[in-house]
This record gives sequence, C-alpha cells and structure tokens, in this order.
Amino acid sequence: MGNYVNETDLNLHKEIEELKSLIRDVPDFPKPGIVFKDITPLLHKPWAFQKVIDYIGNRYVGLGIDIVAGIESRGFLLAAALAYKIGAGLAIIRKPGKLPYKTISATYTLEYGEDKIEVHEDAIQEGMKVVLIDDVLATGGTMNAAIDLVERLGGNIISVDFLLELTFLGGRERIQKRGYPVFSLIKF
Ligand SMILES: O=P(O)(O)OC[C@H]1O[C@H](OP(=O)(O)OP(=O)(O)O)[C@H](O)[C@@H]1O
Ligand SMILES: Nc1ncnc2[nH]cnc12
Repeated sequence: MGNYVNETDLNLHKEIEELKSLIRDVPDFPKPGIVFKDITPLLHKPWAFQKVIDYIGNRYVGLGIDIVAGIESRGFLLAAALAYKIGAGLAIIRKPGKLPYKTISATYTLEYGEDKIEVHEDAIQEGMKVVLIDDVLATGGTMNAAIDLVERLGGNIISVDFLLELTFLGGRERIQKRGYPVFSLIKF
C-alpha cells in the first residue's frame, strides 16, 4: 500500500507533467554547455500560466502575505501575477542601475556568469511577511543574494518559490541551509 496514489494526487501529477512538457530545452544558450530551460511555451498557453499561478497562489490563502518579491526579469512575470492573485504588494529586485530611488545591493555568481541585484531600501518594512519568487532555481546564487537583500530590510521570509528547479545543481540545499522552505512546481 506504500505506493498507493489517490485520484487527486494522480490528477495533480498528470497536470504537473503536462506543464513540464511545455518547458523547452535550448542547448548551448546563452553559452556552450548550458541547456537553457525556456519557459515561453508554457507562458504562451493561457491555461498553463493560470494553473501555475493558481497552484502557487493557493498555498498562501489566509496567510496574510504582505509582499511578493520577484527577481528580474523572468521572476517578474510570476511575481506580478502572484501578488495580484493573493492580494499582496509587489517588490521588484532588479539588475544594477535600473531602480531610481535609494537601493541596497548584493552580488552573486550564476550558472553562466556573475551579476548583481538591487532593491529599493523602502520596498519591504521590518517584519513584513514576504514570499520570494523566481522562474528557475539552478545553483541558487541569485535567490541567495535576493534573500540577503530581504533579510537586510528585515522581511520575514515565509517561502522561497520557483516555477522550476534543476535539482542536480543543489540550489535547494543552499537555501534550506539558511532555514527557509523551498517550493518548486516542476523538477528536472
Ligand atoms: O539559481 P541560479 O544559478 O542563480 O540561476 C537562476 C537565475 O538565472 C536566471 O536569471 P538570469 O540572470 O539569466 O536573468 P533573466 O531572468 O533576466 O533571464 C533565472 O531567471 C534565475 O533568476
Ligand atoms: N539552465 C538554465 N535555464 C534557464 N534559466 C537558468 N538560470 C540558470 N540556469 C538556467
């Protein structure tokens, strides 16, 4: 009976597999040796994008989340829709030099390079309940830096969410080590 899966679980599993089939592999982008996970085919399907936001958003019903914080640029697509769905504010964590007001910043290394992210110093207030979201969890470097920023502003991180996770790169462990729950809808 250990392997018993009820009908609801089975349907959910099928739906996630369907969403997964809409992620396109693009070899050698943006550099040789990287297999880029392209989420645009999923975004092109209205039902698929809605399902993604519903699955993630339904986790937060009644939790009183104050802010959804999204990371430029693909993370914005999810963060904006999620904030709207759950009735939270939206904080945008951007690449350097894009934000007009006073910022704090953090640097990090990526699967394919090095970068820096910034957030407005008044984007999150002390004690606010924050959900962080991005499209892809690879090495976890980007999200790790985003967590630094939210922590420095005094945000209370409730969950760290992703549309998809490249499990073999160990990003999940890196974030969990800091004491935060990690959720990803699709795993490779
Ligand atoms: O877990 P990591 O190894 O840090 O990698 C994941 C990050 O890499 C991608 O962003 P990218 O910097 O390519 O920016 P984009 O969203 O503007 O394409 C992706 O959107 C994540 O933010
Ligand atoms: N392989 C990959 N595909 C898409 N986005 C990424 N971000 C980091 N690694 C990635």
